Amino acid sequence: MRLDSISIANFRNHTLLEFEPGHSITNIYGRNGSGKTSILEAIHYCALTRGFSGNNDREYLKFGEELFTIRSSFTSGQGIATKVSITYSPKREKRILVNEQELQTFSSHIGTIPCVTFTPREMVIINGAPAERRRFIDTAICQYDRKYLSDLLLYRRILQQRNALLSSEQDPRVIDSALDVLTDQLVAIATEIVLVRKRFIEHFTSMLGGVYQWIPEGAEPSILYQSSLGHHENLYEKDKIQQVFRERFETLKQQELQRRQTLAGPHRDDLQFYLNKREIRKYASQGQQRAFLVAMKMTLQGYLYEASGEIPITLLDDLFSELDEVVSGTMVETLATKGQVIITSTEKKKGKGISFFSVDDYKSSKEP
Ligand SMILES: Nc1ncnc2c1ncn2[C@@H]1O[C@H](COP(=O)(O)OP(=O)(O)OP(=O)(O)O)[C@@H](O)[C@H]1O
Repeated sequence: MRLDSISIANFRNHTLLEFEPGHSITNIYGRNGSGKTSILEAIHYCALTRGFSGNNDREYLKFGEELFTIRSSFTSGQGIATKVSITYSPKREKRILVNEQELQTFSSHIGTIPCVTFTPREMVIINGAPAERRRFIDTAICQYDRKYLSDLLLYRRILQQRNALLSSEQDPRVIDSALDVLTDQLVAIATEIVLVRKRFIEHFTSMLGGVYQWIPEGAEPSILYQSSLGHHENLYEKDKIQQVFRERFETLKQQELQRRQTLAGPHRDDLQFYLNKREIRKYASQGQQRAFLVAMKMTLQGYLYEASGEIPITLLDDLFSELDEVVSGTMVETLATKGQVIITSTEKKKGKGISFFSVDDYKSSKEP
């Protein structure tokens, strides 16, 4: 997939900006706060219907303005053009048009434009809360598996209903029978989600081992899917997973009624990352943790290509200031042989075949 052009208006600090990246590496450079990350955020919006920092739409609207717009065109590996147009105003909320057709559900667009980001703030995937790792795995799978995305949405709905029931003040007998029904529904969908995640991690980890070889360490990476089912890592049969889930909910029933929330399921699962069988969060250096994240993202690029047949667009936000030259140099070379890479930095990057875009020059050329 390739971004041909993007035009953004009233988006973060940009009043109006037009950007046409090259086909391989493009370096967006400019001073701190000039709006480099904002351009990547806008591209991410077009691919995944939201920015990558997890902010609300409203926070992307330029201060004092009423509406932001993003218009972009992409070309797939097979030459098919996709135009994405997004508008947001607090009054009318967000609207997304793909090839002039308004999307009824934003989720239907996920996967059309595969995209992988590398940003320093994503270190939280390694050392932050479990929700960050769940977000990583879910965003990855949703980009090539539509059923998984709809299962996730359905799971969230059932979970909300189940939590509402657990907190309700109804007659305990009414709660009890309704709980059985919701638990059955939850178990069925939770099993699907856990299975897809486990299969993803299994294949992803084997690919990660290959990618990891260029990191000058010779270390062996591994990832463990830590399920709230307990020690059943090697369980892959649907019936057995369902059975373990049911038993778990049976055991947890009194606790769930007391705490008024669902205490098992994929919404509580986590990933553990290891280097040479030692948990990264506890034992690896900052540099090793960063290199691990980079290797994971590079693996994801290859994984999404394999799964979707489309090379993802890669967005690198100022990562190099924090990586040593061997890792960052190899990474850009490797990624650029595979597709379009857009990198931000404060200094103009050195290297062959790079296209450049200076945010500062662009802005001063547009000022009256
Ligand atoms: N809603 C908004 N309206 C106007 N300006 C905003 C809004 N949100 C953020 N900004 C400002 O936009 C500017 C650009 O931010 P951005 O993160 O894109 O810069 P950057 O060039 O990537 O900076 P750095 O090199 O420091 O990472 C910042 O000064 C930020 O404070």
